[in-house]
This record gives sequence, structure tokens and C-alpha cells, in this order.
Amino acid sequence: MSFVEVAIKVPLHRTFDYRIPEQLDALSVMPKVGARVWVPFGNQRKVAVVLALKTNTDVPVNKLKAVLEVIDDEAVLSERHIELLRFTARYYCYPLGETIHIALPGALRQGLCPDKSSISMVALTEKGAKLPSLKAKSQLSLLKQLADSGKSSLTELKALGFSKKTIDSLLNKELISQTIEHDNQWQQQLPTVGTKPTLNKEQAVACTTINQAVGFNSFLLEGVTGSGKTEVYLQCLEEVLKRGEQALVLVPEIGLTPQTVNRFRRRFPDTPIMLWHSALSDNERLQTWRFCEKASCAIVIGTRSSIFLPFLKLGMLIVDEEHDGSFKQQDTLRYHARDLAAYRAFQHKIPLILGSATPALETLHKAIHNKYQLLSLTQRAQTSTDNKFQLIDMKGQPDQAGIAHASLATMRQHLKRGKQVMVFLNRRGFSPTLICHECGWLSECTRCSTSATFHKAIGQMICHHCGEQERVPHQCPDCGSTQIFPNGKGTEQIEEFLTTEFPDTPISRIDRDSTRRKGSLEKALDDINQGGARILVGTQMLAKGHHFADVSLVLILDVDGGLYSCDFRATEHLAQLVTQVAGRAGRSGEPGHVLLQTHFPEHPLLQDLVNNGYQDFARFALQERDDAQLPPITNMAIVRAEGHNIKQVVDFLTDLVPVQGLTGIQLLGPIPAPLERIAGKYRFQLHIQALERPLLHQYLAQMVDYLSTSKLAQKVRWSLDVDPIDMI
Ligand SMILES: Nc1ncnc2c1ncn2[C@@H]1O[C@H](COP(=O)(O)OP(=O)(O)OP(=O)(O)O)[C@@H](O)[C@H]1O
Ligand SMILES: [Zn+2]
Repeated sequence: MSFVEVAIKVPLHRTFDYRIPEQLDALSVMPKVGARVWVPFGNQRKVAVVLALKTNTDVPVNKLKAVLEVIDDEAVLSERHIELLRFTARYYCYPLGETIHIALPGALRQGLCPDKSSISMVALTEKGAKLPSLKAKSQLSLLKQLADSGKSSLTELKALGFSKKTIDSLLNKELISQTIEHDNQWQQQLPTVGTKPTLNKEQAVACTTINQAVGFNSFLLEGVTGSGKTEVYLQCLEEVLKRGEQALVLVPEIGLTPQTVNRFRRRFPDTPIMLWHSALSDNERLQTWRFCEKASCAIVIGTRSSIFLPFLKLGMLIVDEEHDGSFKQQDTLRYHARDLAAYRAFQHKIPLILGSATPALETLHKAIHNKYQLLSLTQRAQTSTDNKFQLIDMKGQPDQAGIAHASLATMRQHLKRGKQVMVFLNRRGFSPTLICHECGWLSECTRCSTSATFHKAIGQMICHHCGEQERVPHQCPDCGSTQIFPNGKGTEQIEEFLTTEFPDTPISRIDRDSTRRKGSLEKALDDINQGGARILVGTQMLAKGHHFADVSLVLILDVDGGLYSCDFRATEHLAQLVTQVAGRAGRSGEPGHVLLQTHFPEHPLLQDLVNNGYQDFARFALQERDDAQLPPITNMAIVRAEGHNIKQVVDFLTDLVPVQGLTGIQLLGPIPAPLERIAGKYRFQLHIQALERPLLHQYLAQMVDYLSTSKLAQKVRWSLDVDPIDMI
């Protein structure tokens, strides 16, 4: 008799054995390892993935059920891919069946097997390339997009907000044409390479070092903002493509702008490049998955979860802006795509490039200890001058809407010279709270231990943690006074103030509220690049990766929150954000000017950052982490628990503390989470730290075992976060 060991999507840390039905066994038609099968589970039918074929099992014969049906002739997961998912499950202490489920595209999870082996691409015709004047604005902007990208897939155009109607009208007018791509010809030909700049010395050293590397090698490309990191990626990719190998470029959620993608497309016009992000439909996901596994696409530019794509011939992995928090999944399987990228590069024996102007301390620590090879780009590619930083002491400064008069005067100078000015505030809405002038009441979310943000334009109070919305009160709920006012500033208020202060200057606001509609972010960015908007107001959406040639002044309104926070990573995140935002200034031509408003100009962090830059700050911060024995010097995991009953939450965590007290493990807790209540639930944490990683994992493995039998665990919602990136 033959058996299979399978993984099933259930919240259990184990696999299951099934019998191969006699008729298949007799014909010796065994499912392949990595293929999907239907199996009975309880009184349900579930999709399972075969992990191994066996000739014996420990399960008693009377308990053993038979596989119902074999879904795939060929494996959907290669053995190497299964190994990656096993590693992921083990490392993040998450059930293997659920890990596999998360990695697979929707259609494969459901047991379907549609064929998705072709893709529709759209390009300009000769007639369209002349960019004829058209009345319909959307048609014209579609032509421009294609002129910029060379070609785009239907999927991408839809993601950019172009409707089917717009596309169809242009097809009818024969201004654009549609082709179906489904070959892997690209592997046999040398790639066509668009025009490219000559690398400067540092870039050339970086490229040569990476290209000469044999086998698994990790590189940290630490390059100041605008130093031409992307150019290094592109020229390294050229070599990968010449070898007929594939590459994955991981970008932060906000990094998939048409500008970035078009740059890759223009450089490699004949090379199949696909995108992967959260807005793809199930069908589109499956399509990219299939293209990857057949090596029909050469490059994928994708967000976090593209790390699970099944590349047939992976030749290089790149993580751009590797410090970005969006690479870490913050629920269910809490993986970090950058760290899994390191495992994958090791598996495939290929180079991994981690690029950033502001490397995470984790990454820098590895580079300093020679686990990663450090490559530095210290010069900006298009200017020879550095940005000029200036701290504006807000103590005793006259201000309007939180903008110092000195800052307003500088803004005026830059606008007068025809430059663009960026005003950065990492808080959306009109004001973070309302306050009662008579009794001091502050607007709070009724379900969370946090304030409710005033959104003036839509007349709502919104909790940014649980999403609860309420009408704006006209009277103080406590004392009945009508004297209630906005307290503190958000981007909406800054925009309103600047509109009255600079009535003739076009202003563009970019934050989650202003870019909710599909394609609206792209339109706003386009407008900025065409020079339409002169003042840009925004949150961190503006900070990352954009190349605005005309911005010469960046004004950062409020950095003080990050200086005194209970999260030990707050200063690191603040320094990264400030450096990234500042890096939007002075990217071509004259040096940029950066103003930082603060009440603590003498704070050592700000002084270090402004005078010596992120590189210096980061090395100093690592020393501090060493002194305090915090990550990345030590290894950490957090157990979070929440529930309506505070005692059950605390009891659950207290119960975990004595688990097999291993020496070398430090436990802290249960302690209340920084946000003690969200959506009505109490939240507590247990911090686990160890100097040695294997010891931490040994402890966690025991704890997971214990949790599977713990009655208390069933009464609360809990999660385990290995290598957490924040404490919330
Ligand atoms: N060697 C070079 N010669 C001339 N221009 C270059 C060179 N390398 C890059 N550039 C140009 O300089 C600008 C910045 O380069 P790039 O976008 O690659 O930098 P980056 O380090 O990725 O930027 P950031 O991380 O700040 O977004 C781009 O317009 C790019 O085309
Ligand atoms: Zn809330």
C-alpha cells in the first residue's frame, strides 16, 4: 500500500497522512510531490499539497482515509519551493499548511487549474506614436503612458485607472494595438538595452563586484538618496538577462509607480517584465505565477508577497529600499520579505542586492560583521553638492498652522525662483484631535485608547486604528460647550492654510485620503512631474523613491514625536524618514535646502543626523543597541494577546512565562501594549529575547507545542511575531 504525507490549511502545526486509493495504486499512478490533491478532512473536502510519498505510516489503518482525487499531473510547488515554505513556517512558527496557502495564488488554493499562459500587451501604432491631439483627456494620457513605457499590459493600464472604454476607443482608432505574449524567446536572444548613462566610479565598482560574484552573495548597496542605486540594479540585471536568467525586484508598496516601472521597460524593451502587487485579481496573480514557473517572464517587479513566486531560473534578487516597513507582513504569517529573500538567494546560490540610502540597523549590523558585503555610493548622480540642512527652533517662534514664519519666508524665495517646495507632515486629516476650550475634553475613539482624528472635508471623526467613524460633534459631549476646536495639525489643515497663504500657487496634497481612487496617485505624481503643482503637501507617501527634478526645498514640520517614543526603533524610523524626505530635494541642478522644525534643536539625534548624515547616525545607534542589548544585537520575538476580558489576556501570557525556563532567554511581561485598547479589546505583550538565535527558536518551538494544548490560548486572540519591527 502507498501513502502520501500532505499539508492542509488548518491552524495545526502538523502534516497528515492519507492512503492512495487502490485503483491508482494498482496503476502505479502516484501524485507527484508538490502536486495538489483533494482529501476528506472531518466532514469537509480540502485541497492538500503532497509533501512526500511513503510506503508506511504511523496512522492506524482504521483511521486512515484515502485521497479523493489527484488535481495536478505536474507539481505546482517544486521541492525547492516546498523547502522555502518549510523554512518560512519553521522560522515564523506558523503552520505549514497555512503558510503554503498564503504563498499560493487564489485559484490554486481553491483547487482550480485554469490555464493562464498568455498575456495581453498594448503598444502604440505608428499613427499613435505621433501623439495626435485628442479631445478625450484620458485617451491622450493613455497614449502618453505608452510613449513612456514602450508597452504595458492591460492589467497595468487598468491599475493606472484607464477604463476598458478608453482602451477600446484607441484600439478602434488604430492608435494602439494589442498583442498576445506567451513565449520564452527572450532566453535565446540577447536583450535589447535602451540608452543608459555611463556609470560613475562608485557605481562601476558596485556593478563589477556584484557581476563577478559566484554563487550566493549578499550585498548591501548603501547609497545616499539620488546616488543612482536603480542604475546599478539595471546594469546588473543586464548581465542576468544575458545569461537567460530571471530576476525578482522587490519594491515597497508605494514603489510601484509608473515612473519606476517605465524605467525598467525603457531599458529592456524586448524583455517580458511583469508586476505583482496587492491590487491584482486572482486571474492576474495566477498568470504571473505561471509565467514565472515557465520562465516566460524575465523580470518581476513586485511587493512583499512576490517573494513566494516560483521562478524556474532565478538569477538575481534585488530588494529596493530594503529598510521599508512594508516588506514585513503584520498579520497572519508575519514574514519579512527581505529576510526570506536572503534564504532564497542562498537556496538558488545567486546574488542578493539590498539597496537603501537608510539601511535598517539589522542589515547594517550584518554588513559590519561581514555577513553582507558593503558597497557604498557616497555621491549623488546628477549633482555634486549635498543638501543643506537647517534646524528651525520652534520655541518662541511665531507660526501659522504650525509653519514658522521663517519657514514661510524661505518657501516664498524658492517659489519665486520657479522651484517646487515640498511640505511634509506624517499625519493625515485636519487635526489629530478636537479639544474643548472650556473643560479640556479631547476627542477619543470610543473603542481604542487613542484619539479620533478630525477630517474636515468629509465632516467626520475617524479613528486611524480601528476605522470607527462618527459625525463631528457641535458641542462638547462632557460639558455641552460649543467652544470646541481642532487641536494639532494634519495635512488637510496644512493644505487649507497654504491655499490661503499662496492663493496663486497650485498645490497638490498626497496622502491616503487624497489618493483613494484608483489611478489618482499616478495622476497627482504626473502633475507634479509636469510642473503643474508648485507646492506638494504630503505624508510618507511622498517620501519614498520619487524623483521630482524641480523640488529644491523640503520642509519637515514635526519630528518631535519620534524623538521621545516608547518604541526603541522610533529614532531609527525617524532618521530614515527624515533622510528619505530630505532626499527628494535637490536631485538635479542646484543643491537642495531642507528645513526641520523642532522644539528640541539641541537633541543629539537631530544634531548627528543634520551634521553627519544617516550613515553616522546609524552606526552610533547600533552602538546604543549594543549597550542596551536590544535587536539586532539580540534576537527578539513578541507574543501579543488581546481580548475583551483583561484578566484572561494577562493570565494567558503569565501562563507562558515559566515554559521550560531555558537559560539565556530573557522574558519581559506581560506588559500592556503601547496602544492598550483597540476596537474594544485589551492588548498585552510578552517580549522574548535571546543572544543566540537557535536558542530563541528552540524556546519558541517549545512554546508553540505548549500553546497547542493550552486551554487559556483558546479564550484570547494571540499571535507570535518573530523579529518584530514595531512594538504596537
Ligand atoms: N551614472 C549616471 N550618470 C548620469 N545620471 C545618472 C547616473 N546614475 C543615475 N543617474 C540619474 O540620477 C537620477 C537618480 O538615480 P536613481 O534613481 O538611480 O537613484 P537612487 O539612488 O535609486 O535614488 P533614490 O533611492 O533616492 O530614489 C536618475 O535620474 C538617474 O537617471
Ligand atoms: Zn478606534
